Amino acid sequence: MPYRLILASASPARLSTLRQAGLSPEVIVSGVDESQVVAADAAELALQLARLKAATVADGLQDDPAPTGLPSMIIVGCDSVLELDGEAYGKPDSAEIAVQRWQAMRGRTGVLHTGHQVILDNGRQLGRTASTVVHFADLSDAEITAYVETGEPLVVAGAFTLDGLGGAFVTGIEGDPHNVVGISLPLLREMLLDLGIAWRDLWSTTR
Ligand SMILES: Nc1nc2c(ncn2[C@@H]2O[C@H](COP(=O)(O)OP(=O)(O)OP(=O)(O)O)[C@@H](O)[C@H]2O)c(=O)[nH]1
Repeated sequence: MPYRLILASASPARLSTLRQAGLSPEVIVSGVDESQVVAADAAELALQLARLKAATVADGLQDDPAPTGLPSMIIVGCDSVLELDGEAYGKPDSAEIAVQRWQAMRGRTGVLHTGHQVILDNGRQLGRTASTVVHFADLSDAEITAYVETGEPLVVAGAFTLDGLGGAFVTGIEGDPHNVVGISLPLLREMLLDLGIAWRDLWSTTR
């Protein structure tokens, strides 16, 4: 059953993660103002933002519901935040803030939460958050300065990457690694299964 899979995200890491897993998503960026959303905790914030992104893209498509009730289109929205000391952190707003974040993170442990919202064109939808514990190396001030100067911390949630320059600064994780990069493949598989869609049916036939 060929599905139209839409990734409601500008994240290059989410797109490459899905492609490496054999999927061929279209990208439609939601462009939502993330500052408008507040939530009780970091995990809920990530989920609410994922929901807003997926719903915004779904509204823009406004396709008629699948007449047979069987879905033909799958929209996936995600949002990632780092929880540290009970606070939720997205992308740092400046290099100075990125330095402050790392001075607080180094040698400590945070939780990277990624909210996932899946909306089908037959009206069904599911939202869940995956959380991965992340242990950070005890960076020196010079390392923090050098890392922030690369610019990488400024464009990623939590001011770090697992699969980029930041990889040297993550000493370990507990949970799904892809969730840290921005989209949890095992969680997405489970959500689609619960929505009646088999993961293998999303593998691109043009592999
Ligand atoms: N490559 C990589 N990217 C990461 C990592 N951690 C977080 N990110 C990225 O940081 C960004 C988090 O910001 P979000 O607001 O969730 O997503 P975005 O990139 O702004 O894109 P939208 O979904 O359109 O809002 C995403 O692009 C994540 O893929 C990581 O370990 N590796």
